[in-house]
Amino acid sequence: MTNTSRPVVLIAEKLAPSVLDALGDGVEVRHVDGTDRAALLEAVQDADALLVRSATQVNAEVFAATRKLKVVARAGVGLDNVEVPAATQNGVMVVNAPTSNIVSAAEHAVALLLAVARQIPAAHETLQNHEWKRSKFNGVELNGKTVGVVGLGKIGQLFAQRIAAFGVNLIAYDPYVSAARAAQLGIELVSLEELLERSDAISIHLPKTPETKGLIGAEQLAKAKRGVIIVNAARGGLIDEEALAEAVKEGQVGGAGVDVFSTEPTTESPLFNVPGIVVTPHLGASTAEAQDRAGTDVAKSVALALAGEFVPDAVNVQGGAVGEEVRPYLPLVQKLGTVLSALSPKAPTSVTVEVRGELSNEDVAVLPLAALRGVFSKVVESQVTFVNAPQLAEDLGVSVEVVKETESPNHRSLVTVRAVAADGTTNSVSGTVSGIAQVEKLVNINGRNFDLRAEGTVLLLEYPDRPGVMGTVGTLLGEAGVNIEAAQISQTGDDAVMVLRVDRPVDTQVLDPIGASVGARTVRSVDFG
Ligand SMILES: NC(=O)C1=CN([C@@H]2O[C@H](COP(=O)(O)OP(=O)(O)OC[C@H]3O[C@@H](n4cnc5c(N)ncnc54)[C@H](O)[C@@H]3O)[C@@H](O)[C@H]2O)C=CC1
Ligand SMILES: O=C(O)C(=O)COP(=O)(O)O
Repeated sequence: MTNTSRPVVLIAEKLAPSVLDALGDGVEVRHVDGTDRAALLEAVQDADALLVRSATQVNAEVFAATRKLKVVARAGVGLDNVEVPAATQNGVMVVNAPTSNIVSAAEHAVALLLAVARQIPAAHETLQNHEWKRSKFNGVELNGKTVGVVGLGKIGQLFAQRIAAFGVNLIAYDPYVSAARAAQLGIELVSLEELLERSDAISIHLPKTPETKGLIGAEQLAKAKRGVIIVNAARGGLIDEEALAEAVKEGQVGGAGVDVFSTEPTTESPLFNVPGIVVTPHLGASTAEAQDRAGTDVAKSVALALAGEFVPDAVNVQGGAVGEEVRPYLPLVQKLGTVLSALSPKAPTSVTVEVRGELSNEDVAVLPLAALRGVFSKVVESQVTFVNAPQLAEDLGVSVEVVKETESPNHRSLVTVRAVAADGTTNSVSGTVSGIAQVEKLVNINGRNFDLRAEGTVLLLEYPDRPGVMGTVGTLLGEAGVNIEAAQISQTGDDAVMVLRVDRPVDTQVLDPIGASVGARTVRSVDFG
């Protein structure tokens, strides 16, 4: 029997079996062929999470078809098949598995380079055809040669470390890497032009971006050292395929190893059937180890994302890494924001998150996102997530700031969220996370002290103080079948605020008459869920 209340995880490409174990029974797993557009658009409607590799194009059309999608997880590195801005606009988190397959990809680049240098596939083929043609295959040695790495990121560095064992000189082109870092790795940083002129072999390890697409075309190949070997195990389209095929045919390029193509999947390419070019069908990440890691890494991220928690591998969430000390405050601060949205349901003009005490020593850049999720909970119809909260704030003209104070007289750490409305009205709510059990507590609302667990449903009544109000409210709630779990009153002069934690949500048809019967100025209900 299908349990429809479990989140639906839609797997759109072949992933390692480990992904299912890592996802566990808490989710319903469905499968679709991500390259079958119609099937994908249909299946994604009910998905809470979508898992892909490189073959599924996740663009605005896909996001438009979703109803409750929270996360797109790319079980691998490159995100050129996922339209991240469209995901952000829809409040959908995008995660990848940035280190899962980097060793496999680097090893594949080494394998391609050696296969080209020693013409292994072509020689293999002759023997398959029962021909012994030793004299046809004369390779080149790597020892003493100059190898150029284009893109000295994670995979580029792993490739460089491995190929260094062959006794080569290493140079690299990467305008975003410091010369000091390169020197640490024993690599000389040079311009692309110089790399082309000096390299006997070049391996490309760039992401595909508007800047890198077509980086190497006919002009660049013409500038390269005659007989250079070129390897591309990064992305199709970084090198012009026609130009590369021509350059190999003419002998300007000595050979090429290519794992990735501008259109995939493909069975046609100018790079096929050219002597000297070795091709593989995007196999860089296709090892047992890389696939296991990619599967388990994204499964962990999906579980966190579905639980509404912060995900370290998310690529479209501001705020950076979240420390152990900060993590328990994320749900609390969202709740403080939810109280503010109950006190003043319209979007404020500014939100300030004030962090006091021990927590102020931590990186708390993520806390405003949590606050905004709560503050906007009644303002916008669409889901408010860590992903789209900053964009919503910008769209609604809400300024956001964080203030830190080391002093906190009454609590180890205290967070206050303050919202100023367009008419200048200010509301503030403070909370803390208390004890080893990490109990989330509301400790101050608009300057009045309380001490109440921030959970379930909380009712707030502001009324002229007089005897018997508590009794009346309790009786009327009781008649409506609502049980009071905790109650506190704060009095100042003739004024009082009553805060009640009750055992179920209370709708306005019940609440408004209760407020009227005690002459309450305001009656609010906050559901923490
Ligand atoms: N064949 C396969 O199966 C696999 C392919 N890949 C591809 O490899 C790419 C690189 O992966 P990582 O090394 O993990 O990424 P990374 O982000 O660690 O490194 C990319 C490097 O490229 C550099 N870069 C960016 N724009 C540049 C430009 N215009 N000119 C020169 N350098 C530039 C960056 O500064 C960075 O150092 C991925 O984006 C993916 O497309 C990744 C895994 C497997
Ligand atoms: O991780 C990457 O960027 C890759 O290119 C691997 O792609 P794949 O997951 O094998 O479709």
